[in-house]
Formats: sequence, C-alpha cells, structure tokens
Amino acid sequence: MVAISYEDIVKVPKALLHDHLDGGLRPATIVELAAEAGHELPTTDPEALGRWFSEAANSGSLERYLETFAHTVAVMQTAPALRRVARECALDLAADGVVYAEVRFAPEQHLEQNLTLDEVVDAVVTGFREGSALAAEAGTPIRIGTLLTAMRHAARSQEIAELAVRHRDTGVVGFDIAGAEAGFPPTRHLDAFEYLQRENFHFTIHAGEAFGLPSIWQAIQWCGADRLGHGVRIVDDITPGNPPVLGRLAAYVRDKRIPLELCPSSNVQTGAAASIADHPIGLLRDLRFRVTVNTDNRLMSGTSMSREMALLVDAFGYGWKELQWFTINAMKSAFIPFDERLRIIDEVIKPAYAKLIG
Ligand SMILES: O=c1[nH]cnc2c1ncn2[C@H]1C[C@H](O)[C@@H](CO)O1
Ligand SMILES: [Zn+2]
Repeated sequence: MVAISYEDIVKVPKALLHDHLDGGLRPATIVELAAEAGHELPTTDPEALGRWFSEAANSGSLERYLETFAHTVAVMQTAPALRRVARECALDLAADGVVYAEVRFAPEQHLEQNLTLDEVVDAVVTGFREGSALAAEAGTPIRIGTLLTAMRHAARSQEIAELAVRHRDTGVVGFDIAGAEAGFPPTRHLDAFEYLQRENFHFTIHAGEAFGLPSIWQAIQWCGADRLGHGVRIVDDITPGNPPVLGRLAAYVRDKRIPLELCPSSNVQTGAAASIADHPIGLLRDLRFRVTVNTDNRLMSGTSMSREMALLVDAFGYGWKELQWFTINAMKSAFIPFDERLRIIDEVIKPAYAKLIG
C-alpha cells in the first residue's frame, strides 16, 4: 500500500466539528491587530509568535493552556477585527480542504470595546460569509456553521443560549460550554441546556478532557448534550482486555452513537494523552465509537485538519477508508439539517474518497 502523504490529505474533503475561532488566528494577523489595539505581545515576529503559542500551550495543564488565549481575545474586540479573523479562518480551513466546519467562540469575551453580544455575532457571521464566498471563488468551497460558547466559570450561559437561538437562521447552528473543566461541572448551566432543548436547538459540551467520567455523565444524562467536546476520558470506563469491557456509561455513549469530538494534538498538550500513538482514539475507533477528528486550536497546536489526520496515519497506519470514516462520522454528527449533511456526504465526500479507495 502506498503511504498517504500530508499533501494527499490536504486534497481530500474533510469535515471539522471542533475548532475555536480565538484559537486559530494567523500569527501575522495577531501582530497587526495588536499594533492597532495597543496590546503588548510576547514578540512581534510572526514566526516567533507562532512558536511562542505552541510552546506556551505545551504545559500539560488545561488551565495554563487557556492562559494563552489572553493574547488572541485581546485583539478580537472590534467588529472589523472579528470580521477579519472569521474571514481568514474560513479561507485557511478551505485551503486545507475542509468542506464543512463548525467554528466556535465565546461572544462574552469580546465586549471590552463596548460591542453588544449581537454585534459580536453579526461581525463573526459576516466574516465567515465573506471568507466562504472568497473560498468558493478560489475553487475550494466550504460551508461554515457557527457555535456560540459560554464560559463555564462565568454566569452568562442562559444569555448566550438565547443569543444563539436568536441567530439560528443567520449562521449559528449550535451552543457549547468551554473553559477550565475541573470545579466547573456542566450542571451549573442546566437552565441554559433546558432552554435549548425546549427550543429544539443543538449543543455540545466540553467534557471528559481535563476531568473524567462524572463530567461526561453530567453532560449527557443531566444536560442532554448532543455531542461531547473531547470526551476522550470515556476510556476510563473501558477495562482493557481481549475484548475490552465497556462500563455502563461507555456502553451508553457507544450505543447512542454520541459523537466524540476528539482533538489529538490538543490532548497531548494539555496532558490528556501522553502522545499521539498513546491517544485513546486508536481504541475508540477499534470499538467503533462515533469518533471524529478535530483541531481544537490550530494556533496553539501549530496544526490543521490535514496535519491531525496525517499524525493519525503515521501513528496508527490508517488508510483512506479510515479517513473517510472519520469524515463521514463528523458530517453525520453536524448540527446543520439532515438533508444538507446528506448532500455533502453523497455529493462531495463519497465521490472524492471513492477515487482513492477504488
Ligand atoms: O480544549 C479546550 N478546553 C476547554 N476550553 C477551551 C479549549 N480550547 C479553547 N477553550 C476556551 C478558550 C477560548 O477562549 C474559549 C472560546 O473559544 O474556549
Ligand atoms: Zn475545545
């Protein structure tokens, strides 16, 4: 079998469900926006700044990883800046061969220059629309859905949930909570999740990344999450062996086909996995959980969707069949309507992989 190269992976259609807008800025853009905003950076050399982010995020702790976002959030405080960052995000994902992406960010973190929450969302959605139009012109079409995140340590989740529902017909397709996990269980935001369920809206919850099974259990059984952001610690409920034995929670997650938004490089950086080769994605795929592959924060991990897949190809020997499986899993788990998901699977993903799989 011919080895699959990174360049080959860039060319095939990919679907991405877990990518943070404020974790994916171009270093050169941060430098320019910081100069305009008067924000001091660790360095103003774009290359060195890119390295600074990935090194600073490499601490083995989620809390310290999250500290690096101070520098990206600081330069995303005006409508033009938000719009530019979103536009460039769409272009960068499209150039990497991503045909469908859900990109998330926390509007409550972008109010320092007196924008309203609605203005923040409008700016980002406009940027995605502009970037997608430019990408289509360049021959790399992409569909982007926006997810609004509430910060789990704060108390604005109900407000952000209402904001998401208000913008559901203009680009926002779901809701999420993020931030430090230990000490901030998802049940703190139960009102917001109940509201979203009553509105027939979709949400994912960061759970099972820096904290284990209780967080996953709450996210699913108390909050009603459609998907798990990371969810990698579900392996704590699987007893190794031949065959491995699933506990009741792991069995529930697999039986209900609850999508896991796995982010290999990010997990290595925050200490949730020792290395890519040791990442539970290998086991979870073998057990046929609804596994998806994601970037989390392209800037902090110095990565892209194609690179994450290339790392998995190297570590686990995956071929096109497995890469197609991850891609279709992601597309099936997307928050856009069923018929639109199906169209992308049937008209874009399957024909491209069929040429490679034969
Ligand atoms: O992997 C993550 N876990 C928890 N929170 C995260 C992760 N990556 C980014 N965030 C936070 C920091 C961002 O400012 C926020 C919204 O995108 O979400
Ligand atoms: Zn995340």
